[in-house]
Amino acid sequence: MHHARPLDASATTHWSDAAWALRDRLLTSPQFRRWAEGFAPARWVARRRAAQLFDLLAGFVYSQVLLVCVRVRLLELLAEQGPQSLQALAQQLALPLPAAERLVRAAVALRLLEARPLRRYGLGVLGAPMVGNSGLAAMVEHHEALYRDLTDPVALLRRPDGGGALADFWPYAGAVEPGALEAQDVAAYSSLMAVSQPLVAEQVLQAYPMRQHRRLLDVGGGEGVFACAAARQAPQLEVQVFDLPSVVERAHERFRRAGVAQRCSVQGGDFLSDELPGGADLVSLLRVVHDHDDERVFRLLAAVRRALPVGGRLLLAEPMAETSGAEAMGDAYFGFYLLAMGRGQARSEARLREMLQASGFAQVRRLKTRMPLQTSVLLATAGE
Ligand SMILES: C[S@@+](CC[C@H](N)C(=O)[O-])C[C@H]1O[C@@H](n2cnc3c(N)ncnc32)[C@H](O)[C@@H]1O
Repeated sequence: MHHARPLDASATTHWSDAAWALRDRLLTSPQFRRWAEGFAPARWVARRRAAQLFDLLAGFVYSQVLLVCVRVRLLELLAEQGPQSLQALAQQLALPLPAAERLVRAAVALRLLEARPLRRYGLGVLGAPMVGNSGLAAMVEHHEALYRDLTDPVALLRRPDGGGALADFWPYAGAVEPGALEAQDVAAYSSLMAVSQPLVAEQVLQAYPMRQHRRLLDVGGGEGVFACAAARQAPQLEVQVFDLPSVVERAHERFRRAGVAQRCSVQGGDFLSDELPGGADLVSLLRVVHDHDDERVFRLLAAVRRALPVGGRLLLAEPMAETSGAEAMGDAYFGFYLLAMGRGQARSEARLREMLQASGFAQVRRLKTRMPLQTSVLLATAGE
């Protein structure tokens, strides 16, 4: 793994090998499995492991059930009209009754829906939070491109330098000159980022209110959703968004509608080759660093450091690898997502700290976020 210590190629054995080999023999042995299933104290572990393994096998199917619910707007329908019978749902979704029943039963089993009295169905505990959350729905929809690339995951791992449906969706990842991307190249990903950014903005602004800052530079700030939220939270704050020219173009109208156009501005450019504008005492990088490999991240962090005065702050917010309780999100989900995108990796807090410190930042602190699965935040101070 990129952030693990380099493997010592000369070391081929370790004192603990025999113990691990014994454990592997036990867990792979059918006799041991039968014994564990039959022995009450071990049975719950065996059952839990079997269920976890089954979920790994079936995960794609569950994702597709969620996709159907989003596509036919089943959750919205139940939120608007309240619990419905199968017949009513079949009619409204234009599905044959047996198909509607199959979908509803699957969604109930996945807790997206719930059975209600009088043989009706309502929102389940996992379906209810999806309602009205266009960011989540758009995220679900765009996975179609990822799943196309994952049809042959071995080929994806062997693919030398990207190219695929998800790489087309995120053209800056593979572009030699990202600054030259045009409006039609960035429209799809930029809208997805704009609808999903409120979720991230909320987490970051809760973790770090910006009242003590004068000027924020949001690098890779997209269409300015975070800029608007920050400006609304901190009435003294001026905000500048730096992003590719064809992306920041899309921010002006948003600033005007949010009533923050007086304090918010944009600058278009390529953060890998252009200097970042100076004058800010706070820079933010939201969901930006994980898109790039180390060499580019070091270039970006150096540009951020040059743009800040000594003592200026950097907020780095994104989902991080090795997040406690969400380990699969970092190394499994983002590991393969970013592989399909063609560039980047989810990094652990420890690895990001190292990179920040090597780039002239000191006092790196992790700020508490309410939903670390979705966003973790590091706050760093520009050193001498
Ligand atoms: C994953 S999006 C995140 C957008 C936003 N910060 C958010 O959280 O919604 C990454 C952003 O970085 C921008 N970006 C990528 N490469 C860039 C580059 N070389 N120069 C400037 N912006 C770049 C993209 O246009 C995009 O808006």
